[in-house]
Formats: sequence, C-alpha cells, structure tokens
Amino acid sequence: MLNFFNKHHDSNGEESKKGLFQKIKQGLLKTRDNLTSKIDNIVGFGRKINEELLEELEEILILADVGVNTTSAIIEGIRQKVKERKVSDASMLKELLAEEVYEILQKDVEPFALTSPMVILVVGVNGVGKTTTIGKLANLYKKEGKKVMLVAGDTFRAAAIDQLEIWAERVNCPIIKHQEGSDPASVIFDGIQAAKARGIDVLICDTAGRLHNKKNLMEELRKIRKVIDREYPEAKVETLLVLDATTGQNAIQQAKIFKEVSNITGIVLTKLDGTAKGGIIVAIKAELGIPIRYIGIGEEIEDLQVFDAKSFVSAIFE
Ligand SMILES: Nc1nc2c(ncn2[C@@H]2O[C@H](COP(=O)(O)OP(=O)(O)OP(=O)(O)O)[C@@H](O)[C@H]2O)c(=O)[nH]1
Repeated sequence: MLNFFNKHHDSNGEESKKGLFQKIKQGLLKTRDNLTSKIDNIVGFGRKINEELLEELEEILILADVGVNTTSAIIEGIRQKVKERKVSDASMLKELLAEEVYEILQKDVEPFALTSPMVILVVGVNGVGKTTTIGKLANLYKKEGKKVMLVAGDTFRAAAIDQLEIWAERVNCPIIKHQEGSDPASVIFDGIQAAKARGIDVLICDTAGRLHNKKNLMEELRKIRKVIDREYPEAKVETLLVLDATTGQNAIQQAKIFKEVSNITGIVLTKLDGTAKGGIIVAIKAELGIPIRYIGIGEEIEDLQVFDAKSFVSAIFE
C-alpha cells in the first residue's frame, strides 16, 4: 500500500527544504487545525470507514471550502480506495484523504519553468495582494540570480504605480512606469524594449483588474498580449492570476471570469496564513484545472513559496 507520508520524508531530506517545510506548515496552521483536529475527532473510538463516517468527512471538507463538487469527487475516490485495498479502519481515513487531495493537486501539472527571457503577466482584482505578490516574486527570482524588471501596467490608479515603485526599491530592481491613465499596452511596450536593451531575464508586469467591465478587461489583456507576442516573440509568457484565499468561493468566481477573458497559466493563492479554509486551493485546482504556482503565507517579502503539492498535503495532514 502506498504510504503517502513516508514518501514525503524520503524525497525531502535536505536542511533547507526542512526549513521551507516548517514555514509552509506554520503558514497553513489555521487550515491544518481546522481540518486535522476535526478529522481526528471523528476517526476515534475504533470506528470503521462507512457511509456515516464519510458523511461526517464530507461536512468537514465543505466547511473548509473544498466545495461541494470537489468534496463529492474526493469522497467517491476514498470509497473506491477502501474497496480496492480492503481497508476499513477509520485510522486510515486521513491518509486516504491526503492521497486524494494530492492526486487532484498534481494532476496534469508540469513544473513551473523559470526560463529567460520570460514575461510574467500578473492579473487579479484589487486588494487580493497583487502588488505584494509581484514584489515577492521579484525577490524570489533575484535570489535565483535572475535579472528582474517590473512594469507598472495598472495605469488605472496612481496608487498602484506608487506601490509597485516602493516594491521595486525594496527589492532593488528597475521599474518602467507611465503616468496614471496612460495606455497599459504602451507601458508594457516600453518595458519590453527596456528589458531587451538591459538583458533582463524576467519581466513582471502588473495589470489593472477591474472585473465589473468584462469587455474592457478582455480588450486590455488582449491588447497587452498582442504587444508581447509581436515585440517579444522569443519570451515565454506566463499569466498568473492572483486570488485571495480568505475570500473563499468568491475566489473561484473571479477565477472563472478571468479564465473566460484570458489564458491563465497559473494561480497564486495569497493570504493562506489568514484562513482556516485553505481547502479552497483544492477546489480551485479541481474546478478550473489551472495549476497553483505560488502560495502567499504572510505579509513579509519572504512569505511566498513555490507551490508543491506534496509539501502542501503533508503540511496539512501529516
Ligand atoms: N497575511 C497575508 N497578507 C498578505 C499576503 N499577500 C498580501 N497580503 C496583504 O494584503 C494586502 C493587500 O495587498 P496588495 O499587494 O496591496 O494588494 P493589491 O491586490 O495590489 O491591492 P491594491 O494595491 O489595493 O490593488 C496588504 O496588506 C498585503 O500585505 C499574504 O500572503 N498573507
């Protein structure tokens, strides 16, 4: 039988990885407490895995924002595994659940490849932590030895440009900006020219996220994409959607709209440290099929981690 938790330890021996794992565990503490303590409560007293127990698990998962459809799929998966492996002891429930969640999170996901040159378009509504995420990403890539530049593509609000500039200073990387109200595609055009001239590896572009006008949003992102494809065909383009984990099912609705208007290649889920309902991450992956690339687990510059399904599942269930 596959032992999920032991597998994790085998592949995660190094000291630095242990440090990162402790950090993710700390960041996910609320979700871990919510899920595992409730599960530990229902599996006690020599219970068996039966329909009654699965119903109780279903309720716990839905309350952790895993979502109704995804929860049903997980419960069905556990039912299958119980049958195939002929296990019945309730003490196995957490491990079976961990396996199901892991399978969903890593299904069809290729690792995120940081190449050069690369353009990262960062999209998402205001307040989700977009600017902070851009700063944290710039820091992460710089630490990996990449030359990073920022583009203030959210020209809708002066404050967005100012905030990004503060992050550029903090991380110590160049920023290309225009005045408030200017054409986002033209700032990005300038960013591309500057990136080429200075041999930048990763160009991270902020964008405005006004969901109330879907047509405008689509048009703006389409225009930006056209400029990148025309001016920088050699660059690999990633479009990362930033979602706030504390907004629960609302985050799923935002993701659906952004998926309609542009080709989202990855998701950054912020503020996981601030919610006990981190199950939303499973719902996002299951319902939208878009890989989670990074998770935000705090307000500090280092509080962004590359998402790793195995560490995530271990941090919650182990
Ligand atoms: N706890 C926690 N707070 C975060 C995280 N990411 C961002 N924040 C906070 O969320 C708030 C909003 O972040 P911003 O980066 O300003 O969000 P934004 O989407 O750019 O929003 P606007 O600038 O208002 O458009 C800030 O107080 C951040 O410090 C995270 O992973 N954990």
